[in-house]
Order: sequence, then structure tokens, then C-alpha cells
Amino acid sequence: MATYRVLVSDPISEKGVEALAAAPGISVDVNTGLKPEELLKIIGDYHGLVVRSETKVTPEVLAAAKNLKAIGRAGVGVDNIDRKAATDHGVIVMNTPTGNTISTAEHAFTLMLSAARNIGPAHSAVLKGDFKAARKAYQGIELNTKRLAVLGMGRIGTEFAKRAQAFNMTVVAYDPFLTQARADELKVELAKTPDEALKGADVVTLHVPLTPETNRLINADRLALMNKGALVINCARGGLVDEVALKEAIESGHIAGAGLDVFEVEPPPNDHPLFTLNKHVVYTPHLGASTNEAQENVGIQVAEQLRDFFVTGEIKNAINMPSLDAATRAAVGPYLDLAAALGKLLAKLGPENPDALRVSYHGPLATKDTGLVSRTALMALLEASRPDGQVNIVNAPAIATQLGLDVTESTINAKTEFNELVVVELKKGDVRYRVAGTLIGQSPRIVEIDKLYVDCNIAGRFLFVENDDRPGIVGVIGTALGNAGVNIANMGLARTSDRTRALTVIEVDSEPPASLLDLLKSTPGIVKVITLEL
Ligand SMILES: NC(=O)c1ccc[n+]([C@@H]2O[C@H](COP(=O)([O-])OP(=O)(O)OC[C@H]3O[C@@H](n4cnc5c(N)ncnc54)[C@H](O)[C@@H]3O)[C@@H](O)[C@H]2O)c1
Ligand SMILES: O=C(O)CC[C@@H](O)C(=O)O
Repeated sequence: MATYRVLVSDPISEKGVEALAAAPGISVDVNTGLKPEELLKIIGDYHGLVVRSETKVTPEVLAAAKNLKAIGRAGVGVDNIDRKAATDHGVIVMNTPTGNTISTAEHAFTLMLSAARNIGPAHSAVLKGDFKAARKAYQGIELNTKRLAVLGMGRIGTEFAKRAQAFNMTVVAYDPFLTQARADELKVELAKTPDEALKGADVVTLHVPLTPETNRLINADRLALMNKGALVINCARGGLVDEVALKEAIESGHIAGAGLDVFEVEPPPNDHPLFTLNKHVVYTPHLGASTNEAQENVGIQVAEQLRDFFVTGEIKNAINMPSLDAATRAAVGPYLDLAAALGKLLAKLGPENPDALRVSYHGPLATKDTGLVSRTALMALLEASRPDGQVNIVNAPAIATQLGLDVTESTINAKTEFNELVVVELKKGDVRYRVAGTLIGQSPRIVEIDKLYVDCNIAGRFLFVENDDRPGIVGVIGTALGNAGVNIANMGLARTSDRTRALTVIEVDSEPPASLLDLLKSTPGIVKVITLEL
């Protein structure tokens, strides 16, 4: 059994490490706090990497990670992992989206309460002996009946909103994926834009991922839309808030204060502009997910996901490719093998430098999740012209885009002679070349090559001979193979209905020598001879 080496480069729970180390064929090294240059030196030895947010998985790290197959993020945000570089290098990135939801929502809620009631500065004042002065200085804000804007109504935003409703706050939410029906179910007002949510809000809480679109989501103009004396809570990502604009809005008195768990640069510098403020502010060092419960959840989840990926091929919570659970993997397994054979066949028989690949599904298969089947056909097509290991299931679509190969998938309701059919077609200008296969029982078969009906195994050594449909050709081929000592395992004949073209598909037991191929190619009536190992 292959041994996969996994590096855990940020601290995760002991139970997670144990779960991973106990899996067959997996060995684990825990090596946290590595400097970037140290990580670069060792990453080439590993097949799997487990991180939290400290390890930065940069394009340089991915370029050095020659054996890396999967990265597991023990947490939600994957902004510390260069997703494009991972995909280009064919590395699956998985996160553990649910394990820290409650802890983070609770932490964000704590920040709101603490900012409203000056818990941080008041606590420090008590320790400094300023008890009496602090009683005067730290008048709080009541949250009851206040208007809360939630930006990002996903897992954490929803949990925050529920808690705010228990505090009798009115909740308005903005999220491009929030439907009116879901908003009604959650009893929140649905805002159509962030501005609409912020207008007249007393508190805003952020629960969106950091992306180019959400960078500085909260800026000076948006702060100005909020009510005077409002609070800003950020337990998502630092870059979501323009920190300078926030400081100015607090100093001007328009915004009362902020509760921040995250900063644009982490750790923030000691002279960070927001650190001079001392009312209605509370800062924590990215602690949203730091509870025993959350860390155990994400540590175990990430370990199980990596283990299942290496041991059974199951893909869960991947952010750069479709998921594939064990049951679906088993159900589509034979089609994956079929798709790989069809892709390989097309690479050999179809037009060179094609501009489009189309994968279509007929019959009940069309109702299944076929994303991975199509990817497999594409991968096999691309693999044929690239050295081993350059193309895989993760980076195949990105490579196709680089090549200008348009890949489409469709389902077709038209009846065929087969209960189910997978058709893979390669197009170059007006030239189209298609191959198709089906499952007979659980056994994948190739049933069509360029509109000729065949019945061919998906594994083995083959000789494809295109010839004129006239007497004697099969005899010539058989004699030539016999003379060359190449045994025929299987043979099938197909021809067009107008008898202009015929195809002889021969499964052979050994590699046909070049002299045999030359002889066949020079035989009158034989148009094309191709060998292929599927
Ligand atoms: N402080 C911490 O320790 C900590 C812990 C966990 C998560 N996080 C952060 O919290 C974020 C949210 O986590 P989650 O589990 O709720 O994720 P989620 O995917 O369940 O929710 C994110 C929501 O944001 C929405 N969204 C995307 N772009 C948006 C936009 N421009 N405006 C409004 N909404 C938008 C999405 O539709 C989605 O519903 C994560 O991306 C992560 O960065 C921080
Ligand atoms: O690992 C952590 O503690 C932070 C996790 C958090 O930022 C996340 O996005 O899940």
C-alpha cells in the first residue's frame, strides 16, 4: 500500500492528529511555526498538508510541493491558501466549514456586547485602580430594539442573527444568496444592497469571506449611512473594513466604536491607529474559532477528510472541485473508468489541437452528478499529450482554459439503442469526432467510434484499422498479425451503412512491432492503422 506523508504545519487538536495517524498508509509529521523558507525546503516530501490560518500557502510553496495532492484547512477561510496556484498545480483544497460556526458566532456576539458596554477598557481601568473614574467614563449602549445589519447571512451570520433576535434586536440582512423565503423563515428583513442594510443601522456585523469584491466592504461612505453612535463588529476577516476610515468615523463621533477579532495585517503593529481609542472598543487576536469544541471539531473533520481522500478517494468540502462522497464514488466509479478510456481514445483518434470537447449523457445517467465523469474524460484527453503527473482531475479545467479548449457538458433525452450512453466529442472547426460507451451490467464498453458501432473493452492493447469495405482485408490483417507472432484476443468489425468505410478493432496480447504496422499501412485498401493501450 502506498504511504502518504502528511505535514500538519499549524496547531490542530491532538484528536485530529491521532485520527490521521491511525489511518492505514498515512504517516503524519507535526511541525508548526515553520518560517516560509523552512516550509519551502520540506514541502516537497509531503502528499498532504494541514493548516489553520498561520501557514501561508503561496504560489512558491505550491511550486515546491511536487508531491502534494491535498491541503486541508482546519477552519473556514481559505484566504491564506493561493487557490488558483493550488488548482493549477492540481492540488485539492478542502476546508471544514461547519466545525467552528457556533464558536465564531458566540465570539462575534461577545464582541458586540463588550463594545456596547466597554468591557475591555473598563476591565483595564479596574486593574489600574481607576474604579471610580471608570464608573463615570464607561456609559454603555443598550442593544434592546436596536437595528442590526448582518452582512453575509451564511452559517455564522445566521447564528449571530438568531442570538440578536433573542436580545430583541431588529435584524436586516444582506447576502446575494439570501432568498426572500429564507429571510422570512429567519424573520429578518432582506436588504437588496449592503447600503440598504446599513442605512439606519445601529450595529453592523460582518460574516462574509474576504475576496476582491468584499475587500473594504465597510468604507467611509458606508459608515456614514449608519446611525450616529453605531458599532462595527468584525469577526470575519481584517481586509473587510477600511481601518483608517473606521478610526476617523469613531474620532468624529459618528461611529461609537468597534469590536474586532481580525485585522488587515496580523499580527497588527503596536502603533495601529485604532489602538489609541479607548471607548466602546474591544480587540481580540483572531480568537473566533479558539474554543476546545471548535478546535476539536475542525481538527477531527480535517483529519477525516484527508484520510478519506487518501484511503477511499472521497472528496468532501473541496473548494476547487466537485465533492464526491463514498456512495457517489462507488456509483459513478465504472463511468469514471469509461470516461478515461473515451478521453484517451479521442486523444489518439480525434483531431489535433481541437477547439471544443463536449461530453453528453443519455438515459438515467443524465440525472446523476456527472461533473467528475466529464472531468475524467477531459483529464484523459489532456494527459495523452503531457508528461506523467502534469494533468490531474483538479487542474484539468484550468489547463483546458489555458489551451482555449471549450469544454461543455450536456444531457440528452433522445432515445439510443443503449439504456445509458456517454458520448465524448472533439471538435476542430467543422471536423467532429465522437466516441461513445455504455455499461453492460457493471462492465464499461466502448460502443461507438466515429459513428461506427463496435463492442470493445476499455482496457488492453488495441489495433484500430480503418479500411475499405471489400473482401480479403480481414484475412490480410489476420495473416500479418500471425506472421508477426501477435496473438488476437478479440476482434470486431464495423462499417457504415453505405459501405464506404469499415473499422476493424483488434485487441492483441502483445505490442505490435513497427514492421507489422508498416506492412499494414502499405496494404492496398487499408487507410489508417493506429495502436493504443487503454
Ligand atoms: N474570526 C475567526 O476566527 C473566524 C472563524 C470562522 C470563520 N471566519 C470568517 O467568517 C467568514 C464567514 O464564515 P461562514 O462559515 O459563515 O461562511 P459561509 O460561507 O457560511 O457564509 C458566508 C456568506 O457570505 C455571503 N457573501 C459572499 N459575498 C458576499 C457579499 N459581497 N456581501 C454579502 N454577503 C456575501 C455568502 O453568500 C455566504 O452566505 C469566513 O469566510 C471566514 O473568513 C472567521
Ligand atoms: O484557525 C483559526 O483559529 C482561525 C479560523 C478562522 O479564521 C476560519 O476562517 O475558520
